[in-house]
Amino acid sequence: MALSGVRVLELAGLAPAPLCGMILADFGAQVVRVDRLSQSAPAPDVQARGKRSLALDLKRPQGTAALKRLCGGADVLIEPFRHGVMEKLGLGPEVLLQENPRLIYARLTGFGQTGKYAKSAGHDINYLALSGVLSKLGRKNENPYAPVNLLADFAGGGVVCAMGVVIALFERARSGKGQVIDASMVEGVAYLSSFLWKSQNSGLWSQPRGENLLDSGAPFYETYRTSDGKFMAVGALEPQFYNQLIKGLGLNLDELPAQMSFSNWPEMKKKFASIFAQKTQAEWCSIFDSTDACVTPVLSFDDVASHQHNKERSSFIQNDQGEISPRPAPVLSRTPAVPSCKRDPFIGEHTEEILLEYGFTKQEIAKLYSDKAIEFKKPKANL
Ligand SMILES: C[C@H](CCC[C@@H](C)[C@H]1CC[C@H]2[C@@H]3[C@H](O)C[C@@H]4C[C@H](O)CC[C@]4(C)[C@H]3C[C@H](O)[C@]12C)C(=O)SCCNC(=O)CCNC(=O)[C@H](O)C(C)(C)COP(=O)(O)OP(=O)(O)OC[C@H]1O[C@@H](n2cnc3c(N)ncnc32)[C@H](O)[C@@H]1OP(=O)(O)O
Repeated sequence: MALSGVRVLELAGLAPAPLCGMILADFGAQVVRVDRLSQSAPAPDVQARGKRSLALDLKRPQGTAALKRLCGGADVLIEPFRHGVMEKLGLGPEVLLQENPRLIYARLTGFGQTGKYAKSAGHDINYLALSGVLSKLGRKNENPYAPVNLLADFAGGGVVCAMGVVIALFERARSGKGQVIDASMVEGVAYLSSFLWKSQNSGLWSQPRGENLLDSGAPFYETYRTSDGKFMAVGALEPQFYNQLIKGLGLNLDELPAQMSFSNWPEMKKKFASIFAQKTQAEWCSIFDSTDACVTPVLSFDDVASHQHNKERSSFIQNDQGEISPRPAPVLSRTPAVPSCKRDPFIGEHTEEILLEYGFTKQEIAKLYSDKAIEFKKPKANL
């Protein structure tokens, strides 16, 4: 796999850092999640595919010393705490990069390492708000709306940080040097929104929120309820595709207002809604599948893996526990990701084997254990 041989230490965090670690593991990196001690098993990290767990107490000097040593043998450290936490532990970048100048020290935070909010708590919705993106999301006359915690936490956070790690690894191959990555989710999600910024003068966003082409203002870029309570998604932007939408709905283009007539959009939405409500989702699929009308079913998590298209591409995978999840993307032709099918690790399940791998002796491990700096947890036989 593309990242095989890359050793990653991921300090356990809430949601974005675990995704970053999982992406790297899916593409072949050896990812060790460093967990706190005495937590309930299984771990709160639900994005642990392909990772192993080492339970290490960073509040004990023996624990911080052990992490320092582990970082000496690692390529990447993913750190998910607010600014100042690692410095307080004596594990800031200056210290760790001095020990290992090849280390890529990825700091994944909401607000970044500097600035007024650097030390403040926050979550996805706060980062999205501060990036300006949240102000663009939501329907007409409604409050801004954050789409789950997908945008800042995962797209602007976990994915952008993983990209930073891969870029830094690429650069390190030339320079031999590691570096610090300051991955702020505010900036990550703002960067993702570059299209919105760069298209501001195009007129695409000249109306208030929820009244524009791509933000649920247009009737031909919308979702519609079907007679069986499901939904269809319509994205018929270009005139040639819009014509096919109109045909599929059984309407006559000549009897309708122009596609881009803003003032007619509310009335057209009502018309489309009443037509979509007359057939089931399956009936609409049989009308629109194999056309260029840009109309697709809104699939539920129950239906998505069995949809013919997704099945044909094996877009969803099943692990040994029967859990279904999306397969890693994108697909690389020679060195594709090979996601692990094993169950997620229990906290501390791999403490001993990881420490041995990183060069600790059995005696040193026993000492760390008696100092209460590490924990081992063996899964029960029936798990
Ligand atoms: C919207 C998402 C969040 C989604 C997550 C939700 C799914 C879950 C969040 C809360 C959960 C619920 C809750 O726990 C209560 C129930 C518990 C029950 O078990 C289950 C049901 C629950 C209802 C449960 C359900 C769900 O799991 C939840 C709802 C996000 O936006 S995630 C993005 C968050 N932001 C970031 O990651 C940015 C960077 N990080 C931060 O800003 C801060 O870390 C953060 C997130 C604000 C948290 O601040 P906190 O004060 O807690 O931590 P830090 O200041 O970073 O410091 C960490 C301290 O921990 C020490 N430490 C770390 N590792 C170790 C170790 N191995 N050993 C010892 N100590 C360690 C570290 O030294 C720091 O100590 P100090 O505070 O003393 O410096």
